[in-house]
Amino acid sequence: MNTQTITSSAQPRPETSSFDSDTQQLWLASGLLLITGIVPALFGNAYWEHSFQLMNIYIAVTVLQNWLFVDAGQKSFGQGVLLGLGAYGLAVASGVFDQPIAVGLFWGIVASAAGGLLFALPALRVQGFHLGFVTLSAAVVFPQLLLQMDDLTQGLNGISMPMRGLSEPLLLGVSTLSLLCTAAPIIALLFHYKMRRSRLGRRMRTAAESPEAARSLGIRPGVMSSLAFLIASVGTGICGLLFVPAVSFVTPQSFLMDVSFIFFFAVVVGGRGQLLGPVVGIWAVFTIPNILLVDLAHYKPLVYGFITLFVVILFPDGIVGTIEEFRQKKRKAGGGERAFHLTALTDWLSALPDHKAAAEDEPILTVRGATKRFGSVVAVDRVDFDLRPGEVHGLIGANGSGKTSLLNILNGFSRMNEGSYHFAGRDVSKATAPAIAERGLGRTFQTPRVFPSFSVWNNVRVGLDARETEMPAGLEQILREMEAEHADGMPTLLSHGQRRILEVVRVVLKDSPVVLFDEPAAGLSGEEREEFSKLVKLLSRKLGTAVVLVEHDLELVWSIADRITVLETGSVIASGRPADLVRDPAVQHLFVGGAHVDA
Ligand SMILES: Nc1ncnc2c1ncn2[C@@H]1O[C@H](COP(=O)(O)OP(=O)(O)OP(=O)(O)O)[C@@H](O)[C@H]1O
Repeated sequence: MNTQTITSSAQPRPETSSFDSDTQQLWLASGLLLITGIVPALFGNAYWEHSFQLMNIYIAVTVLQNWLFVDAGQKSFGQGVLLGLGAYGLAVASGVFDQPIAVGLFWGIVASAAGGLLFALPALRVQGFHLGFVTLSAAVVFPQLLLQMDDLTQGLNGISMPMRGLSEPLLLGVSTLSLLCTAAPIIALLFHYKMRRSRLGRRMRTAAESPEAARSLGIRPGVMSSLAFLIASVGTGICGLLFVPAVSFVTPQSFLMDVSFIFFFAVVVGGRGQLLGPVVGIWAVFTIPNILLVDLAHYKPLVYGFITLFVVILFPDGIVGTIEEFRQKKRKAGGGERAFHLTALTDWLSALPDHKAAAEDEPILTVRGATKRFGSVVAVDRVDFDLRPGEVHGLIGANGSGKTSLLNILNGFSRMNEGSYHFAGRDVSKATAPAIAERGLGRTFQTPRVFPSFSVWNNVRVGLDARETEMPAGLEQILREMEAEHADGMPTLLSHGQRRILEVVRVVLKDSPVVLFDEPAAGLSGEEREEFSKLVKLLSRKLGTAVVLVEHDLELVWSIADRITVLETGSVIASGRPADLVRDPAVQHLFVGGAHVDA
């Protein structure tokens, strides 16, 4: 693949790292957890054995909070509630109602899953810090609720559940409980690591970073956030099950609001998104007030707050995040970024046989009488629009003439007030954007949607994740080369034009029969513009892709479109072949003006 290095004097700082040191951090964190989980027991130090059991349970919860917070973008401040639900589920079932432990474990998981689903409900409607406030309220109310429901929870007296068998030495003085408490954070870390590299993990993150782009790729952000809450809640609930034998006794005091604070602060102090972060974060946030400054037990929330403030001022990316940032800068100093080129894709497409048009040239997409109003503004006014397989359809018009509004109707972002829309043989007038994307529609945006925390390669790979067709062998080789070249590239270092190309590559890899390009040529260099125009022609000729091209660059539209529709104040004023349109006085008057366009 053809590459060149681009340099930019004003390179923005990446918002977060691409986490390419995950593997090292996973090994280091697992090693530290093994040592701290086992060594105190080997030396018979019961105090530190117990302390690390608790810390390791907290680290496991923090790992899940870190994943939920950064990778799934769900700001929860109430993870202590889910820990408590797991613990109380077990303690109430087995400690109060004398059910077998297996039944208690079951109820612990059910309780935390139910709590997670309750958290997920507001996540469907509110995001960011609004969601944080809702979950924080749950953290405030939870201990009160435990006190109120004293028939079940035995109120302030708490429930005693020693489970001594688990604390008996099993191997070299190490108890089953210590082993379980050590395994929990390691398993949580492995989950985080694997999830980050999975299709589901990338789709969750895409939904978190750009819900709009996610929906255009067939991802349902609401489903993703609910699923993320459910997974994190069940995991946290399992930690709650371990919490019971670790403390032998559960009381509402164990789940006061500051427990939820610990997990959140530990994520921030350790470094958001860093795999090693929860280990370092819990050590800092938990050890200082609970072990080193034990006399200040009454001021715990204050101490947590001070530690967090102190660390955030000194290390804005958290302890591990700051070290990682420094390491990356050193490694990449002077490296620059590799530019994206479309030549590998166009070379591959050129070698393919021409697409055989279907016997009947039926439109794949038909819109009739589409009207979209925003208050008194009629953005799209009774528009009829057809698109046939393999057709490149230019959509032009002055600023504000309704082009993007029509595209938004086509991909399901926006619902028509009147009219009908059929796509691939179905009435999709009321379908959602993810449903339309799944039926085979891809789009790019006026402002390219690039996910800053993904590497350049993963930004492209999101398109592959949405692909529902088989991968041709020739393309696989190109992708391998692309991966090798862009695996650790930061998208924030790409120029505007390069971001556009990245988005174009992503939508091409999704392999949709219909692609909508919204002003794709804006900001492209002359060479990139040529590459893009070649790509569009090849997509239509070789793959039979139908393209809608919204573009102000009329020369480009005239050179590649098979048909052009002209919009003015939301209405179609002309539609036809470029050669015919160029002679239309209304069109000449409106757009050609001084610009030279050859039919
Ligand atoms: N969400 C919205 N709320 C209110 N008015 C809107 C909204 N979206 C678009 N409009 C209005 O609808 C009309 C059409 O806008 P639209 O963005 O579709 O035009 P456009 O042809 O894509 O313009 P441009 O070339 O500048 O992107 C404009 O008058 C615009 O102000």
